[in-house]
Amino acid sequence: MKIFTAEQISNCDQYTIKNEPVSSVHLMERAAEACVEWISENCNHHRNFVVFCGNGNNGGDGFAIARMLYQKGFDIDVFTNTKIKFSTDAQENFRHIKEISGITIREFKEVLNYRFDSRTVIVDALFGTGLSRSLNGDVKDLVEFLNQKKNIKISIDLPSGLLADTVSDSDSVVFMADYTLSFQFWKKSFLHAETGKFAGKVEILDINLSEDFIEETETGDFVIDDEVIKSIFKIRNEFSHKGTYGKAAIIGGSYGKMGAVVLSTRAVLKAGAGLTFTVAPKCGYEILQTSDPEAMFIEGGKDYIENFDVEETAVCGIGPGLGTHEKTAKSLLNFLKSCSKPLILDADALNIIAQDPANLNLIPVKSIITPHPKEFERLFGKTENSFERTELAKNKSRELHIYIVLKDHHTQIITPEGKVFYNITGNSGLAKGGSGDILTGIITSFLAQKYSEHEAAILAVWFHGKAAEFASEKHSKESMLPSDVIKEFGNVFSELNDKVQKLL
Ligand SMILES: NC(=O)C1=CN([C@@H]2O[C@H](COP(=O)(O)OP(=O)(O)OC[C@H]3O[C@@H](n4cnc5c(N)ncnc54)[C@H](O)[C@@H]3O)[C@@H](O)[C@H]2O)[C@@H](O)CC1
Ligand SMILES: [K+]
Repeated sequence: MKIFTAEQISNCDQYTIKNEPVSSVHLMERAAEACVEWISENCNHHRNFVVFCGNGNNGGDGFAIARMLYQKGFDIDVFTNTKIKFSTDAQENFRHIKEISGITIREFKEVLNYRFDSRTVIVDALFGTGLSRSLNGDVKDLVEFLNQKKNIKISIDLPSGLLADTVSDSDSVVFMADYTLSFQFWKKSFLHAETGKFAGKVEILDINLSEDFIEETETGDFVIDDEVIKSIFKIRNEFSHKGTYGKAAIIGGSYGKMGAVVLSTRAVLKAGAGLTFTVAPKCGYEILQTSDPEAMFIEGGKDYIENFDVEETAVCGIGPGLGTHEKTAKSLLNFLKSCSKPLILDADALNIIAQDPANLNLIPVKSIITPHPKEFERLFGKTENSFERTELAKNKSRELHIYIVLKDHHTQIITPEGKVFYNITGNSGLAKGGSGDILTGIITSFLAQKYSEHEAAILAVWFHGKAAEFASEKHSKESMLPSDVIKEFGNVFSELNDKVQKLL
């Protein structure tokens, strides 16, 4: 799914209005209907809603939602500011709601005397994509006041105070939503840590904006949705042999960090590679042969790796548990100098490279590197916030012609063309040592199976998150282990096969 800026979204609204054609107030009706349908389906314990409406079209949505919820039998109160001029469509919906005697309309300042029942849901329709600056004055006080309430909070389109495309000043006040019902598109600010925390759980509601506009309008930012995944995943060919699915090698491990290669190798195996090797120090021989008997062991040193050479045709994932021993570092850098095929570089491989900025140029083009924010910082330097980090990653991907998998809650895959793909699978159960080793294994496995670098990185990140979702259902986010995530790979493949299977 394409991610558009607030300006592009507004253009998309206007294009839809002109070309569908549909009146703008009717489009607002459609948006409100989508919200009301979601609320009716999902809200089983609450009958009272208090809706806060601004003066623009987001407020117009709020008035329409209030009216429709009332017609469905919910108890509704509305707060607004009648002293400021409404937009045309908000005015029209304000007029409708005034005619309903069962809905009381109050001024914002009356909120201080309002009795919030614990079962009342607060709906925020103050500002949406039209917000151009931080909240101030009365509306800022109102949002601060509402944020202190323990009630469930739903934002319409965007939490008020949040900008769609960028980070606000750190002292800005933003409505703290439990749920955000957003129209048609993911907004970039939902996907970054500093801003996404205000949106709670995001639901994207289809309001049938123009497909032609969406198709024709260029963007560099995407969300990895089902369509992206379906276009990448290939069903396993029945007329195949182990050679069809490639050779993969995990290179890593050192004394005390052998678990990382065990997990990484197991992930390669369970993600479907044809032949799997592990290059690890001798001290890991028994551990690896016992834990992952399907993989072949290649001795790369005694207590740490000194030799990175594996079969020419194997796809190499380097770094899990590798350590940064001086001799390991030296031989990794020598290996990089002589290597021209794309590699997957993670963890200590990145820490070794980060020791000297000149090493960055040794990374073979089209390689996939998988830094977490700290590793990214060591490699490329500090940034003010995660939006700037993504921009820096775009520059570096272009400059070095590599793929950067920037690991985060919404991991981003940044391509050498400067495109950014945001992942929306996964959960905080992955915030544990070992999760990254698994991801390296999956990417290595998919690349060995002849997915392109672009495809392997996107599919693997999505796949890893999906497996984590299955694992957390069984074990909880707290208790699930990276090895539980690997055990769910089979379920993820079943889901993938179901998605692309031609049904009779
Ligand atoms: N026809 C359309 O264009 C549709 C728009 N929709 C809704 O319309 C919203 C966008 O509406 P608008 O463009 O009217 O904008 P908003 O309703 O987000 O409000 C912006 C209004 O507030 C003012 N403003 C901006 N920042 C402010 C601040 N910090 N303090 C005080 N006032 C401020 C602006 O001058 C403008 O009048 C979307 O988020 C969505 O909810 C939906 O109804 C779908 C269809
Ligand atoms: K809002």
